[in-house]
Amino acid sequence: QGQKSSKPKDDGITDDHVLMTAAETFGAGVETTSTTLLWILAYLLHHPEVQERVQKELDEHVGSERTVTISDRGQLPYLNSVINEGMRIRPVSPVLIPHTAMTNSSIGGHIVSKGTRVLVNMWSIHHDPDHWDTPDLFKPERFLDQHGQQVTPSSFLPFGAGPRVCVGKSLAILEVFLFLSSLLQRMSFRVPNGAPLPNLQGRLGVVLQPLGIRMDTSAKKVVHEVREVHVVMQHGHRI
Ligand code: HEM
Repeated sequence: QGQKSSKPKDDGITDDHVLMTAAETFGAGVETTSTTLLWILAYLLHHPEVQERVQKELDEHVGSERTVTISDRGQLPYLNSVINEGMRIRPVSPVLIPHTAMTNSSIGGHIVSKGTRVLVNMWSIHHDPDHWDTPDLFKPERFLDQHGQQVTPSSFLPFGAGPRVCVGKSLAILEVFLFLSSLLQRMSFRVPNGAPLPNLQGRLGVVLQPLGIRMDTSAKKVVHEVREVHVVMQHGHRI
């Protein structure tokens, strides 16, 4: 901080660089990952049959005696497809970080001169009917081939692409996988009696967030007692 921080050390890196890099990592890494999870849970409340199929896959390949690990990912194609479909249908960054053309270039026949500010519309890429069948429907199986193996269409770009692709991509994929699989291994989620299904329209702030989710969770494997947890999520705040 202060005067000392702006003085470069031998390698040219100042304390400000270190501070801002740490702050950016948290800023870009926390809200994105947690909101992605919220969207997936919102869609699972709308599609209990999808939740059951994920739990069946987890039961078959992991069971309930041990925790899910990263090495289980390859055995859980349907779960991975649910994550992908959640990120496709509700990308937390529907418009990517602004970029600037470094050279004179063109996109789809349109001239883009050096210095032009370019905004990539990820929402439209993820909802383009030329690339996605019924793009407004939540269909995890679109990420599976006829043998149940995972496929990744080229127009699926939740982390952007190219030199400025999300630097946290690999970490984020593992985080969402571990959180979602661990939750669904132990718990089921449903809308509380009489409560409405979550609104799927969302609100665009720093990221695209669900408007509010009311859900009940219950232990999936009931051994001695049913422990119910009532969770209300409003505008990203968990109560
Ligand atoms: C599901 C979670 C996440 C999603 C959907 C996501 C998505 C994105 C997107 C779309 C971009 C912009 C790419 C572009 O403009 O071309 C981006 C950039 C970035 N992300 Fe993520 N991100 C996630 C998690 C994370 C995590 C966990 C971290 C760090 C630990 C992180 C750090 C960053 C940084 C630093 C940038 C700027 C990269 C640059 O401009 O070179 N993100 N992310």
